[in-house]
Amino acid sequence: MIEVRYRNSELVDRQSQLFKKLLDAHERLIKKDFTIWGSEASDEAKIRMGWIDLPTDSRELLAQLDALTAKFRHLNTIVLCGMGGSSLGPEVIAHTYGKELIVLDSTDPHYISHCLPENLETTLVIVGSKSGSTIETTSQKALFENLFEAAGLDKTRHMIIVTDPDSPLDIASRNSGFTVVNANPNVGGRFSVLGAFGLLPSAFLGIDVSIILDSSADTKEALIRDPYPALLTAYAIITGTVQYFGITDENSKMPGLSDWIEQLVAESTGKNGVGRLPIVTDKAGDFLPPKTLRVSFASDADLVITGDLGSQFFFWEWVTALLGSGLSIDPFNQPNVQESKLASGSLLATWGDSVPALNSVGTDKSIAFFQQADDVKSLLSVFLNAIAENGYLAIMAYVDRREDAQLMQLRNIIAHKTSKAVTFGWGPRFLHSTGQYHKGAQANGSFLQITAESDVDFVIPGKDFTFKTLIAAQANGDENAIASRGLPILRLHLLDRAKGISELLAIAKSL
Ligand SMILES: O=P(O)(O)OC[C@H]1O[C@H](O)[C@H](O)[C@@H](O)[C@@H]1O
Repeated sequence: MIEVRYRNSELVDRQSQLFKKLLDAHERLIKKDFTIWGSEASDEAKIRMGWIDLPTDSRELLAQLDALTAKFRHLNTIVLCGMGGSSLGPEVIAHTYGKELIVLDSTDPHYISHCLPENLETTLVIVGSKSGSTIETTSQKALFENLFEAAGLDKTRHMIIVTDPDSPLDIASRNSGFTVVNANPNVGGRFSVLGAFGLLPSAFLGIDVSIILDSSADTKEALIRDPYPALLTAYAIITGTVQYFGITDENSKMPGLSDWIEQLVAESTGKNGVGRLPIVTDKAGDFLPPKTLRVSFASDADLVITGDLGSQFFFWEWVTALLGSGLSIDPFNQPNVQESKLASGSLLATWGDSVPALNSVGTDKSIAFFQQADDVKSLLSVFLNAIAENGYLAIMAYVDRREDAQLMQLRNIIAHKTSKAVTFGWGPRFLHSTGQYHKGAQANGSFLQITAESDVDFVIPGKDFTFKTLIAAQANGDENAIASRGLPILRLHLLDRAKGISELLAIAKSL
């Protein structure tokens, strides 16, 4: 069950147009009225309302999950390949229940190398992709198919596919003899955690997913009886900030929930020049610009939302649908995610099988840069000083979120130095989360892109490029998409990852 405490609840005007609009959206949401978000949005909304019934509809999956986990019970190392909604949900479930799930949601060869279990004989790989055409996921699937074959193992006995019926992945996988579980096609990717995408990997970790479904169903019933907690949350996020809100997992015992919410809210609302950008911080007290609305699940904050994981999932999906109405945007599309995909696709077509020369303008110890400057410090200083008055900085790090994790310190350091909102994302993971927001919402972002050399690489079977080339094209493609909007972007390239990261942190501290 969910409880909401809002520090400024006395400011909530129940007679306001906004409050009435949210209440109206809530009542229509109960009836699955797909016209809530206007006529332009209704075609897509019509086929995206299935999430509302997942708390009960997904019970139908339970027998199938029992049968599958029994069939594959000899496999105890679980790898999940998937991006955005297809992996952020299962990842927070695994962390919350203290289970080990290897989440491959990157194309960085260093990160990939950590996701390849030593003992393939006892490994099960779950491939989750709603569309069945996401390049990261299809490439990861091809990599594992090849690895199982090379190890003399039957890949169809070590891999399970979750996808929409009739997606390219569904058709190809069934033709090759894989076990395929179809998801509900009337549920969008970021609203899918209570369906097969979230529940199947969790069931393989030995988690009793019926508990998650029960609490989400209870929360749905409670919201229907009393909409106030959801209305209050949506109202606070719309009126308590014009753009950013801080969010932290601290003390929640649900590590990764903020990342899941970041994707849900940023990708759903960040379009048409409006939106709300969740700034995920480690700790409730981490630096955010003064007066930023702070949200938490347990720590002291302006808006505290308590409740177990299943309740949080359903609650935030409901709130996001209300935010769409309150902000007058379509919460179910992601028009600008496609843009970066197309840009990287066309680079891959021209590059062939190798990354083009760096063409850097200069090098400062282990960091190469691409604009005229004496060194990285002066370049960074000028760049950060030029962040728009109420603007933000997005750090986009195309490196290894495990081995290079200390790079995340850059968020706090730069936030302190600049007093601006600073968000951190791992590439290409963030392209399926805040990536939509950066290109579609308020155009006041500045972008620090960090790429790196890689001394390992993996072939992508069936493609004429490798993962090293793919991640370079993704970074470059997104850089082009951002630059084409006239938004400031600074790229730094680490020639040596470990050294480059400590040099960069030291430079940021010295500013
Ligand atoms: O599950 P897939 O089709 O591979 O998509 C993965 C992700 O891609 C995009 O970013 C969508 O906007 C997300 O909602 C989705 O979760």
